[in-house]
Amino acid sequence: MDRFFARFLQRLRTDFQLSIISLMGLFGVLGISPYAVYRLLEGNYLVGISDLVIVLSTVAAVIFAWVTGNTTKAGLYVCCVFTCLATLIAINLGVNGLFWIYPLILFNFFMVSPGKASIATLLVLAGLIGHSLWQPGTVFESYYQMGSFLVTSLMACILTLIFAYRTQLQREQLQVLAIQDGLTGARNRRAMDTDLKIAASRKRRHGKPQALLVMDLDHFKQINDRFGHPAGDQVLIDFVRLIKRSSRQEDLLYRFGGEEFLLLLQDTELSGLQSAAAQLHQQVRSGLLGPGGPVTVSMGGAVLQSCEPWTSWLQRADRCLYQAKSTGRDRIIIDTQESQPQAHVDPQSTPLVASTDT
Ligand SMILES: Nc1nc2c(ncn2[C@@H]2O[C@H](COP(=O)(O)OP(=O)(O)OP(=O)(O)O)[C@@H](O)[C@H]2O)c(=O)[nH]1
Repeated sequence: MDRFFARFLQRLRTDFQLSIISLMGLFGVLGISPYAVYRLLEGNYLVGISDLVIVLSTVAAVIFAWVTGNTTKAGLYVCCVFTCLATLIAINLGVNGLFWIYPLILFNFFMVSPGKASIATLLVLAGLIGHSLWQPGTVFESYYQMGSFLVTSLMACILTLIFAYRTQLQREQLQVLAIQDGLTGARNRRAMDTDLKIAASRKRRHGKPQALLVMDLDHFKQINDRFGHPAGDQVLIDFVRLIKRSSRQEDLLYRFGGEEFLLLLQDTELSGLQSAAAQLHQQVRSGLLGPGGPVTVSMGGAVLQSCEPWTSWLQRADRCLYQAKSTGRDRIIIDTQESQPQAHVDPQSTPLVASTDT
């Protein structure tokens, strides 16, 4: 029970959209249910049933979001239902129903993207104004009241739109910062762990070959010691730029230590890894120039075995890198064990090493 509750809280904490939908669901049920009952008792069945549909739709959307994790669809659904029914209620109730349009405007900006929420608001306003022009006196008591409502609701919409755009932009920036290395722009250690786990699961589920290359700049400390930290930083930046330029667009580059990098090559077999490594190694040799001359790199690579945990895959590549370093640097060593379906992999086994002295 405790674990269930802890997971429940964890999901609420980490999934912003889910927590908003749940909160709105709670407000919807507590805030609108009494009105549904009141309207039904009063005999206003159109409004009563509309309120009831709103409450039931909210509950359904919250359950859908929790079960499937698809908060986008759930949000879009409640946005459509609320927008249509709130307009219908406002047309039926007149001024008393208009009060609900303001929270609806805010609500939609929480549920869907700022663009969609603006469209929903404009549709509500068009519906209400159109209806009151068609049948004067039904929604608004006077043109003055209609004008005031139009201006204030548009102001609420524009201000919320600005706020929503700012928040969305900041959230996107934070998401990038959370997975990016500040100096080089490569992905960071946290992203690497997540992506390697996903790569291992892609291999297990779909049999897609996965390869990785661990790279470590040679004698990097000397650059720092002789030319200073900023010069070392520049070499790291240049290295990342060069690797990104020379690898495929779908390959993902991570910085996971001071001068240690990892390239994840998805859908890549051993032969692909070998040729990519040889090409990148050559590019670094000819294209990476530090303040004291050319900078070289040592590389270790491995292809993911069937059913192998990602940690052991990384360890095998790391062992190859260690061998490349200890046998003289500026070289590539790739574990040539081919992936064998259902083969049991002993993480302690010594890799079959193919040294590609370039
Ligand atoms: N400029 C700079 N240096 C860094 C950064 N992070 C780590 N370092 C330095 O990287 C150096 C790594 O040194 P070592 O681990 O001895 O590696 P190395 O000198 O390249 O030697 P080998 O790897 O054995 O060839 C250390 O001097 C760290 O201070 C960074 O962000 N910027």
